[in-house]
Amino acid sequence: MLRCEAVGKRHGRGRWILRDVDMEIAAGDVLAVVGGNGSGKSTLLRILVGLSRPTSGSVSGRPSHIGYVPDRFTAHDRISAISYLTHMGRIRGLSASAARARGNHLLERLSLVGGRDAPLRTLSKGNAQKVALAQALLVRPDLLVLDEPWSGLDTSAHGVLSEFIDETAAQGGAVVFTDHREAITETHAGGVYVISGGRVTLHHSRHAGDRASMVELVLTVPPTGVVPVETNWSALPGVVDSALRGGEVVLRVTREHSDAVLLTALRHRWSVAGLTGPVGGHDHRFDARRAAR
Ligand SMILES: Nc1ncnc2c1ncn2[C@@H]1O[C@H](COP(=O)(O)OP(=O)(O)OP(=O)(O)O)[C@@H](O)[C@H]1O
Repeated sequence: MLRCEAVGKRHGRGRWILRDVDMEIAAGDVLAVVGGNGSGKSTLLRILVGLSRPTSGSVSGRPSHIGYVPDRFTAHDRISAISYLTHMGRIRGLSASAARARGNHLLERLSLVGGRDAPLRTLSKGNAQKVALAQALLVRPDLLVLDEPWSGLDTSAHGVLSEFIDETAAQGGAVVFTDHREAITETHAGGVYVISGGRVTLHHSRHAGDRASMVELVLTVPPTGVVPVETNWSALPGVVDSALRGGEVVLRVTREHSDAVLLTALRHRWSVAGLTGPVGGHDHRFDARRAAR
């Protein structure tokens, strides 16, 4: 278990960005860190992964395989995405062929557009973000730390990112991410830490079964061949993820809004290929004792 005890951080003689932070992150946890701009979210994540040393307090139990996606992935390199991932995979102990295969697999799942063989510096922000995500997942992480991972990603990649988070947690890895959107944090995280005035407090914990109140809706072009109306799924209330999979649109929707979303889909001439619920899989464990501290 990764444990922060009374962690504080300041740069030089500047203000304290973090003070007295106590946090525990166990295998399988999915935790969100929220707070305003400049509140210290990235600072906290950098301390968790070991890139930044706390000024006071201690961090213990950091696992050996950490996947980290920084808030800014600066890709000035001439190296191609796939060569970069191959190098990174080799640094993490994979053979060149295994690293290349894993890199290709991850980029395929993320639908990297713009070419895996194009120089990194020519990639758009969103595509560079996909490469950043792929490098964090080359070797299954025990701890996956994601700094605003949804920013810049297109809708189809949103669903894949959610799958990565679920898969990592289901395989016993812990996930910590930041985001500004409440809906995303509430849906994905088993616990939400809020940073304000340098203090970090556990604000929200999932009640068992919350996640089970999601339904998955699979939409397709009707057998009649009528072309459906293009729909901005993420803009509809209750739609937490939308992804394109083999010509089908897969939506994850809160149970509360699923009827309305289904109605919109039918009105827009989409055909329902599948409807499952509840979805979510693993149970995000939450230790009430921690909330009480
Ligand atoms: N190397 C540094 N030297 C001095 N101050 C720094 C340094 N790095 C970060 N800060 C300051 O620490 C504070 C917290 O920054 P941080 O990037 O952690 O915030 P954040 O919550 O991630 O913000 P955002 O939502 O805008 O990404 C900011 O006021 C920032 O200016």
